[in-house]
Amino acid sequence: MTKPIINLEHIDITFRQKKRVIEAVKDVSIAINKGDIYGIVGYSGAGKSTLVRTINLLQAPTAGKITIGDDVTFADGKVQLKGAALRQKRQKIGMIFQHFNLMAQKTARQNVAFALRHSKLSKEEKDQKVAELLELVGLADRAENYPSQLSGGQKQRVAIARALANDPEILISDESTSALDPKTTKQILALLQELNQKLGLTVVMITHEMQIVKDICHRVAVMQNGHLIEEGSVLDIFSNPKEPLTQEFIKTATGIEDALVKIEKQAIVQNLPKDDLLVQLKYAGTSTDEPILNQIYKQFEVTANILYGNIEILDDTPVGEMIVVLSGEAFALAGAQEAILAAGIELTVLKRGA
Ligand SMILES: Nc1ncnc2c1ncn2[C@@H]1O[C@H](COP(=O)(O)OP(=O)(O)OP(=O)(O)O)[C@@H](O)[C@H]1O
Repeated sequence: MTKPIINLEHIDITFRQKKRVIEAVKDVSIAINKGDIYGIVGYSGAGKSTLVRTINLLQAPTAGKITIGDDVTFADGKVQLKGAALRQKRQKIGMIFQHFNLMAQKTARQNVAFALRHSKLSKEEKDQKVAELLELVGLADRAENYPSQLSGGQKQRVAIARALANDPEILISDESTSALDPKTTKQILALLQELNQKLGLTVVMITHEMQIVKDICHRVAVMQNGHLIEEGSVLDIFSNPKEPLTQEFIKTATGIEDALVKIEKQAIVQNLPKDDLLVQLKYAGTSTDEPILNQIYKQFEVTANILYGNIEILDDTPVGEMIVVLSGEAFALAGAQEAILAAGIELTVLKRGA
């Protein structure tokens, strides 16, 4: 097994305010492998930001153990690195935020250069490095612009360049696309994916949007009320979500929820003929290639009227969902359902014709 670059073990984070005790994170363990894009999803207040702030020790846990790379950074109730060692470790962890956090009085170039103020590089090397970073994020021609002269997407690119200034191994993105429109969001996600592949950067993505997880993450953890409730590869989580909250998040990302509302209003579904079945089919991987609907027609003379279909490619694996009306003789319908299940396809009967 590969050794994780980030290992959070049994992390508790409790805030005490006068009479109130807020348990923001409760016994969360997460291991993130080098080179992964790892999503952490959950609604506002679930504890995502508080948890990831422990990775660079902006937030010390109340209890638990943190290992970053080869170093234990937190254990036995205290931070294990001091002074220069802690600063160095923090420099290897870049962070970007929803509201960019750029300095308004400094140009794009100066904002990036600011991150190199403690670097040992010479003035020329720093200038060169800043130019390379702006080039890397596609902003070479905007170096002398102030944040107010840049679009949201461009501001986030400056923030990404700044976060990469000290050659971090880890980049934490805390809702970095939440303030951007859908097209700009896609562009920033594509940039993060490119940096992940080109630089081998490990990316931790906090988000409340499952669509983002689906687009670029390899693994995902779902948080609710301070707990980690489900964790796994994006393929596993999307093809077989176990917890109700995970299922809810996934529905918003696949569009099936909206489709179902529309489908239920269609005449064919409202007046479903006797014995006909309205079914939802879900498949992942090889079963997608099975011409199963063809097979049930040939074998059982059961026809399938496709009302909705959606196929996603997750981690190179097709994952699909369909809503179909199956029509045929009662005994043939039973056989067709068995054949579908035997092909490894999940089948849920949504309605039976009465
Ligand atoms: N410094 C603090 N003092 C007291 N309570 C805090 C502090 N920081 C966070 N909390 C509380 O911890 C809980 C988790 O907050 P957190 O910001 O981690 O959630 P989140 O999932 O990241 O949500 P959001 O996306 O809205 O930031 C919340 O109830 C929040 O009010």
